[in-house]
Amino acid sequence: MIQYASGGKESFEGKRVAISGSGNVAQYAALKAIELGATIISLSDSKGSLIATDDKGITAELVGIIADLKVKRKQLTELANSSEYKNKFKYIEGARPWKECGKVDVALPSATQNEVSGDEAEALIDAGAKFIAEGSNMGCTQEAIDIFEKHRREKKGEAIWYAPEAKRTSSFAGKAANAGGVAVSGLEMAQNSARLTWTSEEVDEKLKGIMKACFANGLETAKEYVTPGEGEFPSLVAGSNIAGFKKVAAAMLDQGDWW
Ligand SMILES: NC(=O)C1=CN([C@@H]2O[C@H](COP(=O)(O)OP(=O)(O)OC[C@H]3O[C@@H](n4cnc5c(N)ncnc54)[C@H](OP(=O)(O)O)[C@@H]3O)[C@@H](O)[C@H]2O)C=CC1
Ligand SMILES: O=C(O)CCC(=O)C(=O)O
Repeated sequence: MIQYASGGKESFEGKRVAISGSGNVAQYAALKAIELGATIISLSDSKGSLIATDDKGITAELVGIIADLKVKRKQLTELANSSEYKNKFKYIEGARPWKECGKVDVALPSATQNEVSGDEAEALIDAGAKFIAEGSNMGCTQEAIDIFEKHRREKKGEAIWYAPEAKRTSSFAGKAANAGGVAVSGLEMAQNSARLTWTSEEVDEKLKGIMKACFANGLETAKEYVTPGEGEFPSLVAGSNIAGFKKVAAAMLDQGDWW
């Protein structure tokens, strides 16, 4: 998505990435973004948000410490109150990160449903966010989606890119963001059925292929069905929904489940 929107000039390298949540999805989103060269500027939980105050951001080591906390069902407040960490981050009780994280390039809602409101969508745009990709299921409210889509139509090549999560139409691997988890479940099922064992590197490589195909499918379907205005990015919301619908309809037809 970043490469396509920037004509191949940009990647995650050097991007400031705001993430909500600190569970499974948020932790692995953070580790992957760090691996790709990004700086993580926030994580959160149901009690509040941890905001990085230096250029290093939330490191892989800290994500590991948070993972240990979460296994013990502890809150980020433990970290925020510890003598070792309390001066390294800003902890904001009861807040989600979107209005608190300062300049941001990429936002990855990864906690729970309806976790980006219309106001927060505006705040993300004002803070410079160009890419929003949902890890959580139905992370953005309809008001937020409408704001991102309006921005896409009005700002054309300068617009924000919003990639919806995968299951808004219960599709498998047909949509632009979030499909990674269910795709890896598919890879696990394939290994089990064929009595195969792939290394994590092999799984990651296969996953990359699936995610690229998934993005290309949403993008090409958007171009095919919804003619964008002059200079406008195609709508990944429309493309992904239509591609998802087509995939499910084709599977039903193949199974004779059609009336
Ligand atoms: N993309 C994918 O492949 C997958 C997506 N998902 C979806 O992603 C989301 C997160 O899943 P996962 O990481 O597995 O879940 P976890 O339970 O591991 O983590 C959820 C995180 O979100 C926080 N949270 C939960 N409810 C709220 C709330 N109301 N307000 C603020 N923070 C909240 C939790 O805080 P606390 O620690 O305080 O409880 C926790 O940090 C869900 O929507 C899930 O359905 C899940 C699996 C795969
Ligand atoms: O584990 C999976 O198959 C995907 C899970 C998922 O995306 C979810 O629980 O929302």
